[in-house]
Amino acid sequence: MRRLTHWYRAVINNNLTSLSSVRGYLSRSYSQVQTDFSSNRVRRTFTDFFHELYQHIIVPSSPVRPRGDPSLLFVNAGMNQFKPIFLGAADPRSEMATYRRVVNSQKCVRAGGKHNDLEDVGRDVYHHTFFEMLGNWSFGDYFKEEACIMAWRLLTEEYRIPPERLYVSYFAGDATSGLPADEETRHIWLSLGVPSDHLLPFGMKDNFWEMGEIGPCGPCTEIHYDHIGGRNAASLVNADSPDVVEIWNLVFMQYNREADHSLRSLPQFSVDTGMGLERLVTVLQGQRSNYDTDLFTPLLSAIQQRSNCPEYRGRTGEADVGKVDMAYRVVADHVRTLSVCIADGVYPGMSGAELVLRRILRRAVRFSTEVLQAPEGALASLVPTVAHILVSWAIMDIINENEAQFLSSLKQGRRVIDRTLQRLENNATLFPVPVAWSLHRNLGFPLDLIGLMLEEQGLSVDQRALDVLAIENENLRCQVQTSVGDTLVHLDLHSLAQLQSGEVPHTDDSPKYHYSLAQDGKYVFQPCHATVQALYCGQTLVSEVAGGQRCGVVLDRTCFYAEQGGQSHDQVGMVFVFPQDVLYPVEAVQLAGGYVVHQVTAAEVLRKGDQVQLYLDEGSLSIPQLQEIERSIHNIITENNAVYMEEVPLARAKDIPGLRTVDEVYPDPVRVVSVAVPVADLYDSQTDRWTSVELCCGTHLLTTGEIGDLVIISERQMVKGISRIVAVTGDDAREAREAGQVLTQEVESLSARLATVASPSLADANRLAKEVGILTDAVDCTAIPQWKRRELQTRLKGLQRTTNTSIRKLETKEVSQAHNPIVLSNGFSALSASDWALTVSARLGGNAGGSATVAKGTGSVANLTEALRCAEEYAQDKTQNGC
Ligand SMILES: Nc1ncnc2c1ncn2[C@@H]1O[C@H](COP(=O)(O)OP(=O)(O)OP(=O)(O)O)[C@@H](O)[C@H]1O
Repeated sequence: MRRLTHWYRAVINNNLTSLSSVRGYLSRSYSQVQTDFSSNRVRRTFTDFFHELYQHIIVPSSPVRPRGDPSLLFVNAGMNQFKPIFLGAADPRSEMATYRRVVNSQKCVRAGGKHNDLEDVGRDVYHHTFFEMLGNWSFGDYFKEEACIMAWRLLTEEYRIPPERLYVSYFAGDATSGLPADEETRHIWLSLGVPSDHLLPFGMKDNFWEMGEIGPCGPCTEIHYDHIGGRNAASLVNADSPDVVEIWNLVFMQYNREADHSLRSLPQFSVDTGMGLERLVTVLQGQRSNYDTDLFTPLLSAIQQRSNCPEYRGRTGEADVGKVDMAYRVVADHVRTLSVCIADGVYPGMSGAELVLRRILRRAVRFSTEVLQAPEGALASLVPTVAHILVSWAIMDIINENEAQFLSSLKQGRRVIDRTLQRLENNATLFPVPVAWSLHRNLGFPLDLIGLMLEEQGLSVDQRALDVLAIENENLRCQVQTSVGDTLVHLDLHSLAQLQSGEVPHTDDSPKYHYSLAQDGKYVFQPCHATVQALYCGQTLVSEVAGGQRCGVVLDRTCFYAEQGGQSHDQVGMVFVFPQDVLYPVEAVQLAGGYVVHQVTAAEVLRKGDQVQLYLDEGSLSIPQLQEIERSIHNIITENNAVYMEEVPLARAKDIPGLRTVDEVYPDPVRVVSVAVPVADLYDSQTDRWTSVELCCGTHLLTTGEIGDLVIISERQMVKGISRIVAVTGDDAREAREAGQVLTQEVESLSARLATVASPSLADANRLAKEVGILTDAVDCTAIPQWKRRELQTRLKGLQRTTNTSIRKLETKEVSQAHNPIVLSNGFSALSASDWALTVSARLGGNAGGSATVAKGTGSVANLTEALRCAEEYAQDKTQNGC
């Protein structure tokens, strides 16, 4: 992917050069920069520096959609993909487990969750929702001294940044946590020549990095750059000044934050650094704003050509009258984020990362059409400029479709705002909260966008009241969504080290492939016998767990598929059974450091050494049963029955036949709630009654018709024969139905595509498998009718198996071809694709890699004819002279 990124950036930059000459847009200093530090060269210099001088392995950027990390909406730092290493959870069979020194440029999105810079985007000139983070890592290899030396050498010698413009912060210590100041780092910087008045101590907030509530952490040291120079700017460090900006953060992981909040020394120390490419390019191209570098100027120019407003002038704050320049920045930033996210499989949608992307799209549409006066379609038309080689009509279609959907809401909302404004007093400064909330809730306006639109009119809205409404709304959502991710049992690195030192063998998960296709088209899975090797509560190894306790179970072998390789873990219906037939429904299956962890809530005491049998259970509610439940509830809604409520003496209430009670002390008199049948009629056991009657002091609807609609969105077997279902009603039910339809269409179009690719290449098969994985995630996580989810999951599982099988076959074929080179008709061996690509790319100043049969290369395509000629020459030479 990184190669692809280089390649498309190379193409973009070539286009820019021609654009600049035709339109005379770019200034002289830019062409000067092209020969000095183009963004491409800056990125390349970084990776080459660590790779060539310090033997770091170059690792490609991971996609912005995090896999297997429910704590993240988007990848927001270079370290995300290496988290398993920091947690000691890397699969020992994986390449990752061998990493000691690594360098990369990671695509990051900070627009939601813990890291959210959305508010700053457009207002300032150095925060983006999407940016690239350059980073180098040491996993138990070098530490503070080497990391500082490398960073200083790169900045001052390779990039030739004047040292006097740099300021360095270090950890000042924290008495409450019992942490001393990081004097070691201070001395290292002094020895490198950083003057003491450029070395600044800061506390926990700025200079102590933590992965989360628990996990690896440690002091950090940050490098800041003064854009002005010729002064001492120490007081502006960490002061939100656009003139003195943090460029690089070096984190030294030496502690682990334990569950009791104490700090424990890590078994091995690591280094994790991150430097924003956009900010570095700004420094190196002698600019003050990221938007004035070659990463943005062509995009701003493209925006101007499509809009009806003066060119971008880089103004901020009060000087930016009409917020035109801010709109330019927002649109440029957001279209980059949209393009990258969509290319990585995050589409605008209704929850989680998808919802964030939808919000970003809507902000961009609003600024593009209302402030920049650009026509409909302008936004998507910028995509080719963002990433020429990734031009995808699919991306443009999605943006266009979302834009069309939102434009009518935008117009409607604009009318609502205008009408409300007319009704407000002349000197009013507050916009009514209910109207703002209805814009958000009913027309899909992001709350921050409403704030911005009102700000332009000199008004504001009670943000706290809106936040309260949003939280209430979110809580409601959460209640109906079973969030497995929040409750997972994670193996931390201490637990893993403990397992390894206790010589518990890694889980044999080969039985996961023991399945066959029966004649009725259903998959048949073989049951698997296993022994409990280890048990976890939270992160603590225990020898037994009591009934009702949630725990992690490590077995010697398993037939359950753990989340990996683009496929999510097997879903509900996986069950452990004791010989005594006690069921342990498995809620999630995860892979950590070669161990498969089954998350279960123990039905009875479970002990290390217990024998269990595992099988994929088909015993939950069937799809027709789920549909039947929904149908009978719809009938009740349609009948619009009255709901009767009456207080009656407790003893009398107990005479009601079929009354539902729970194990609770009820007051006397007690409140009886009955649907459709008046309370007085309930005592008659002859009444043919089938509706609900219960003791309840809660508030209720007065008629069943007010429910409007109902969709069951999840269902879980609690014990054999009893399932718990969760449903949504009203508008949420309608949305769930719509989301179900959209996902069905996507699954259908994907299976149609799979069916049409007769003999896919390995790359095709991998891509399709990835798409199946992404779609599976969406089907698992989106609120849709549960029966539909089950249908789609079954179809996707079939698709996943098809793609996995073809990948396995193609890989085997590739390996055998690599060992038995094809013999050409002239008697010579076939060319190695990777050698061929390397030769051509080297001539074009790029790099290449791949296998004997498939390879990809990068390079500057200044002269495509020359590139083709070089490729042909090589081939001719090889076939004429033999390989
Ligand atoms: N939103 C962003 N846009 C562009 N670059 C960023 C952004 N956030 C961080 N960076 C870059 O990534 C580097 C490492 O990230 P880190 O999390 O340490 O930044 P940060 O402390 O959040 O930065 P800031 O305080 O300036 O927002 C920063 O030094 C900066 O160069």
